[in-house]
Amino acid sequence: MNGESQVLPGRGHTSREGINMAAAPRTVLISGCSSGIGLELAVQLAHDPKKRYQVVATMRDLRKKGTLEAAAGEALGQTLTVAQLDVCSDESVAQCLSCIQGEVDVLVNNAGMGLVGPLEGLSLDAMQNVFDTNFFGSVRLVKAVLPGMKRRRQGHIVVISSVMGLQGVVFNDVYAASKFALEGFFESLAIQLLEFNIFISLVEPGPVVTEFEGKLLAQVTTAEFPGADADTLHYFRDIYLPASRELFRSVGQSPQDVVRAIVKVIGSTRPPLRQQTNVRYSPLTMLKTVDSSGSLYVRTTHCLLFRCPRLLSLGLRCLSCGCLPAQVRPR
Ligand SMILES: NC(=O)C1=CN([C@@H]2O[C@H](COP(=O)(O)OP(=O)(O)OC[C@H]3O[C@@H](n4cnc5c(N)ncnc54)[C@H](OP(=O)(O)O)[C@@H]3O)[C@@H](O)[C@H]2O)C=CC1
Ligand SMILES: CC1=C(/C=C/C(C)=C/C=C/C(C)=C/C=O)C(C)(C)CCC1
Repeated sequence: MNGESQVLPGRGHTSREGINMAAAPRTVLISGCSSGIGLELAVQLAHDPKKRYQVVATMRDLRKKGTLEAAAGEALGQTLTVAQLDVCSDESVAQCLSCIQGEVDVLVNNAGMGLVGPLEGLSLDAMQNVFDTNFFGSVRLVKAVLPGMKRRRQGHIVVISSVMGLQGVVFNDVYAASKFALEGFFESLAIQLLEFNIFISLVEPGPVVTEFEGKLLAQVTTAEFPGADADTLHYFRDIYLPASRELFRSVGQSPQDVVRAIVKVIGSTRPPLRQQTNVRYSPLTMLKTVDSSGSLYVRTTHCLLFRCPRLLSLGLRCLSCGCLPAQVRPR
C-alpha cells in the first residue's frame, strides 16, 4: 500500500484550489463508558475543540448513565450520544449498530474486567467470563464493524490492552492471558487491514486509578479461593495484595492522563500499533524488552516481591518521584 494515499476517515483535505476543506466529524463508538477510562475518553473526545468527533458512548447497563451524562454537560445530544451495548451479546451489538446513523469510523474496545487470585481457587466459569468480556467482546465488535470499514477502505480500531498484554503479573494469570490474546489477535489482523487502509492501535496502560482496582479488591475480600493451599493464600493476601496496592498508590495514572494518550492516538495520521501510556511503569516493561529469554523479568519481579520487599518499596517510591530515567515516553 502506498503510504501517501492513506487518508483517515473524516479528516480535512485540500481541494484542487488549495482550500483546506472542513471534515465531517468521525463517528467514534466506545464500549464500557459507565466509568473509568471509557467514560473519560467519551467526554474528552466529545469536547474536542475542533469538533472532529461524534461520540457514541455505550454501556451495558443504562441505569449507570447519570455520571457520564453529567460529565458530558453541553456535549450531550450534540457531539455525544449514549447507547446500550453489552459486548458479550450478539443481539445487543446488532441492536446498537442498527441505531447508529452512518458508519463507525473509529471503534474503541475499552470494556473489560479483571480477575486476580490463586488459580486453584478460581472457577473456570469466572475465567471464561473474563475471556468472553475482554477478548471475545472485542472480537465480536470488530466482526460487526469490519465489513463497513473494509467497504469504505478506512477505519481505526483502538484496543485498550494493558501492560499485562506484554508481560504476565503474578496472580493475574487469566487477566494477563486475555490481554495477551488481544495483542496476538490484533497484531495479526493489523497486517491484513493495512491493505484496506484500516489501522489498529493497542493502548497499553499500567495501573490506572479507576473502579477497576476497587472491583478486584471487593472480589478478593469476599472470595475464599477453595482449593488454594495455605502457603499460596499467604503469598497472595499478605505479599501480593499489599505490593499491588502500593504500586497503584505510587505509579497509578489518572484516567485523564491515560485518555490524553488515547486521544493523541485517535488523532494521529499514522496511528501506532502499540502505545504504552505510563512512563513511570516503563522500567518494569523494559525488563522483558531487554532480555528476550524472559528470565530477567521473571527473576527480577520474583526477587522484588518474595525476597527483597524493601527494595520493591524503595523502587516504587523512586519511580513515583520520577528520579529514574524514563525510557518509554508516550508520543
Ligand atoms: N484500571 C487499570 O489499572 C487498567 C485498566 N485497563 C483496561 O482498561 C479498560 C477499562 O477499564 P477501567 O476504566 O480501568 O475500569 P472500569 O471498571 O472503571 O470500567 C470498565 C468498564 O467496562 C464495562 N464492562 C464490563 N463488562 C462489560 C460488558 N460485558 N459489556 C459492556 N461493558 C462492560 C464496565 O461496565 P459495568 O459498569 O456495567 O461493569 C465499565 O464500564 C479495561 O479493558 C481494562 O482491562 C488496562 C490497564 C490498566
Ligand atoms: C510488575 C510487578 C508487580 C505488580 C504489578 C501490577 C499489579 C500491575 C498491574 C497492572 C494493571 C492493573 C494493569 C491492568 O490492566 C508487583 C507485584 C508489585 C511486583 C513487582 C513487579
